[in-house]
Amino acid sequence: KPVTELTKSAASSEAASLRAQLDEWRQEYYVNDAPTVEDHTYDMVYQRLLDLEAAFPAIVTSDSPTQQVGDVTLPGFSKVSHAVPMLSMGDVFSIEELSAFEARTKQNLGQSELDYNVELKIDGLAISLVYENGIFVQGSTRGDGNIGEDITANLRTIKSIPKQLTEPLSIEVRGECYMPKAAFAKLNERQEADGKAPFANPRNAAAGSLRQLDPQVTADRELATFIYYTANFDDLGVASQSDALARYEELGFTINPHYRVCHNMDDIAAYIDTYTDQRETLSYGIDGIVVKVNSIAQQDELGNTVKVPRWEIAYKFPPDEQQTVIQDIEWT
Ligand SMILES: NC(=O)c1cnc(OC2CCCC2)nc1N
Repeated sequence: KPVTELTKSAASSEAASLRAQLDEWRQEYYVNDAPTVEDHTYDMVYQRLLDLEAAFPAIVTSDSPTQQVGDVTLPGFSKVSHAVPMLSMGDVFSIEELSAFEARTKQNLGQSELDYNVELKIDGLAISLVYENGIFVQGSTRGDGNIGEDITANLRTIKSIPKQLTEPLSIEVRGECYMPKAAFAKLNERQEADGKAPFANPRNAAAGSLRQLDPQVTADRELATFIYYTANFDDLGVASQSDALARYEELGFTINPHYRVCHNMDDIAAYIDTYTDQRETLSYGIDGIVVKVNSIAQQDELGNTVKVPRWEIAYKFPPDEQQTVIQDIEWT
């Protein structure tokens, strides 16, 4: 039923059962790296909870999934507290919602025109990398956004993560760690040959491979990274997200080359069409595109909500039929 037709108590009890369901799915996804439902299913139930809580603010609970960033930290890893919280992203599922994001952002900034940096949304897991005087000293998972797992030893085995930068900067960068599709296929063949359960998709395989206590296991998994963020823009000497990506590459990081500065929603829609078509040809999984206000000064002006930046949004692709087919195959 539309939330507007519900009584507060009906909304409250529906929200409670949705939270229980989402918590069960989060445990599977973030702790076991073995979800039993498609991302799309999770997203839709999550969106329903957001709608209920928006219609009845009094029913929001502090432990609601809507009030916290996803991942859970595993025992066995030492903890890292992130100097700047690692936020997740708000999601939209249509161009109309994307246009609403644009209107809201223009209004917040009092601007009639805005430049965006549009990027592929890599389907991996967020990592943080800390460098002191250009030397890689610590790497971690996002965790709950404030506290993550120290996976430095595992990250040292990944070729695309530089041990030393081309400049002696002390900086923290963030990006996505992912498993290329070819490595994923090979890994599941090996899993099958060893009589082990296959991984559901490359994202879970990457998460399972990174959150290993034995770095040698990680080393064998052929993981890769794309860097896309830093909390210390002042150290980079850049004024926009697109310039920041070029700087990350100069420093020795791998960035995803398919980013594009867009000046309006038509440009963004064209980008979405392009990569909706090209999605299957990419050597890694993507589950949408990310639209960011390009100017760092404007990002700072917009700030963040309790959980997500106001200056960016993730447009999620509809569920990947091909992926669903893979899920249905009986893995003997
Ligand atoms: N999965 C991705 O490809 C991706 C994820 N996150 C971001 O941006 C961060 C910056 C601050 C909060 C989100 N960009 C991306 N391209």
